[in-house]
Amino acid sequence: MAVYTTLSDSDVAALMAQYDIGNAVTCEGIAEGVENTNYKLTTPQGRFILTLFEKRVSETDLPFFMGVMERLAARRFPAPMPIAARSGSHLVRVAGKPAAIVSFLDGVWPRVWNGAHCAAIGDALARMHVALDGFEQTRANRLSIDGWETLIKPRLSEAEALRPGLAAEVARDLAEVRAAWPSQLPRGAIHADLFPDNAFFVGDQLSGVIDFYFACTDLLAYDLAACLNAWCFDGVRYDLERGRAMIQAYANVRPLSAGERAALPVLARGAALRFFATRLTDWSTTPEGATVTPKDPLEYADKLRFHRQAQRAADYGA
Ligand SMILES: Nc1ncnc2c1ncn2[C@@H]1O[C@H](COP(=O)(O)OP(=O)(O)O)[C@@H](O)[C@H]1O
Ligand SMILES: N[C@@H](CCOP(=O)(O)O)C(=O)O
Repeated sequence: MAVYTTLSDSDVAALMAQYDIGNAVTCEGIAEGVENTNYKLTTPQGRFILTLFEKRVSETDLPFFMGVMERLAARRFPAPMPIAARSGSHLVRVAGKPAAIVSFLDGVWPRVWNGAHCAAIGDALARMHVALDGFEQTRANRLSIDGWETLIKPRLSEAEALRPGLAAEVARDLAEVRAAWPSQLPRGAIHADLFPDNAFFVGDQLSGVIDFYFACTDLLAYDLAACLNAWCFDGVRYDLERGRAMIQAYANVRPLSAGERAALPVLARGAALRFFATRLTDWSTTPEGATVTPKDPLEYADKLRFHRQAQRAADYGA
């Protein structure tokens, strides 16, 4: 459960007084999610999501996240629309935390998924990149190579305790990925965390993409590589059909250059390191009995095993 901050009735009343969307009829904590506190808010004007920013989110980055969502919603991409407070700002404070209210998106995230979902994600990711083309704000990706190293290196002994031999394998991954990391590929604003629990579907149609709180400026093909990791494995096995469906749907909207295709193996290995890094950190720092369940770092250790032996873009379905 991810409700790190409990709001009193007076907190909610003080919050709503800053907006023009009516009083709160209900304000219920949402169990899902791991990073921030989320409440489902109902007012006479409809349903909204109230997010209180916790943990890894830096307050100075919030205008970038709001700008990305605003731009996408304005371009009819199904992202949450930030709601402006009476002050004109999309950001307020509640219970001492920075907070925002965004529009509520219909749909549910798929608990099981297939090639059709992967194609829908490839298509949506490319449309998102196109809609964000020329977006003027930037935010460096703090969870790129230097960030993974900072998180993983002090925790190699914990990795070794999880699986003997893992410390040496991951140290080699870090070195090899750094040496081969491409720098000349197309860049722009990316989502950087488009996992199944951040994609809503109604039936087999994608109805919404949420959780832009890792969004940053980085290689567009890296965003695709993160999605290949998140959506295209069936357990420890990479599912070539799903990979092919996702990459083809992406390229139908935004064609991939030869350089982007060739870089997919190292980008996918790097993306796996990125999620291994935060999971390993959360695994060792989440207190026993906490209300949030940390995600398993070994799932990403298994994915790294695939990436180590993959040689070519064709191994990913490109
Ligand atoms: N705009 C939205 N519309 C509908 N539900 C949302 C929206 N944003 C978040 N949620 C709900 O809150 C949950 C957690 O959101 P998420 O952004 O993934 O949290 P966290 O950043 O803490 O991981 C989602 O699984 C979903 O149920
Ligand atoms: N997608 C990440 C964890 C981030 O959680 P989210 O709830 O903010 O999507 C992972 O799976 O490690």
